[in-house]
Amino acid sequence: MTMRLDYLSIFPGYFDVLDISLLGKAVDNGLVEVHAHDLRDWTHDRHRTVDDTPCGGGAGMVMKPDPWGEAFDGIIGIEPDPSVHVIFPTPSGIPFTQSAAQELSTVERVVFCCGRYEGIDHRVIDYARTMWTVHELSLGDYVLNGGEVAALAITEAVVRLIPGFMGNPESLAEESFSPGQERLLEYPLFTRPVSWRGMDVPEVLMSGHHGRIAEWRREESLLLTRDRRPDLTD
Ligand SMILES: O=C(OCc1ccccc1)c1cn[nH]c1
Repeated sequence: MTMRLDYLSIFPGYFDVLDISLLGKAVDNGLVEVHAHDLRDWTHDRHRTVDDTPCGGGAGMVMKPDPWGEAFDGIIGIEPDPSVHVIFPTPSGIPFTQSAAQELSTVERVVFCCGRYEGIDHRVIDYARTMWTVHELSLGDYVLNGGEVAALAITEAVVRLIPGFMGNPESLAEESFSPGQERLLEYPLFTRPVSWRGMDVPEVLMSGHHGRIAEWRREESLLLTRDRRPDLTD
């Protein structure tokens, strides 16, 4: 199946990058189809206005609902379709996780709505929820200037999981946060040269003793996880 990805943004140029590297390959071999749209194409005034002051006062600007509604009509359609997944990256979203990426990798159509300014008029999200399957997703507890970078991160996490995308799918199975893996952080990795700037690869990894290697790796993962992410060890 081919996944169709649409991006709605006042900076559609952010998504030119999707034509290169791994994602570019996925586009070339027809696994994904990417369409970036300029929200301003659905404005009608001379200044192509997409924002206005917040009702109730407060600092900053809010994205007007009208351009979003017309863009939705043009890009997605006016009939409800729960098979379309609409993503709003936002600091107030639910945390985006590998399992969410896993689920989204089986979806045929995803539309990213990239907010700017202080955010999008809430009625846009409410309307979208009456029409499609909506996800308000957060990448973490920090604020970006807009949803574009978050949309790229979510895209990469999702597209790499599409069956047939990655050369060696077994490398996916072993990753942290992969299904079946306990939620442990990745152990330290090494490759040649065995000695580099006075630092040697841990001997156990050169022993060829797979039992001991597995044991060392598990121990390293446990230590690292306990130290950096005690929340994962619950
Ligand atoms: O900044 C983010 O999204 C862009 C955004 C959207 C709406 C209003 C302000 C900023 C973000 C941070 N973590 N996850 C997402």
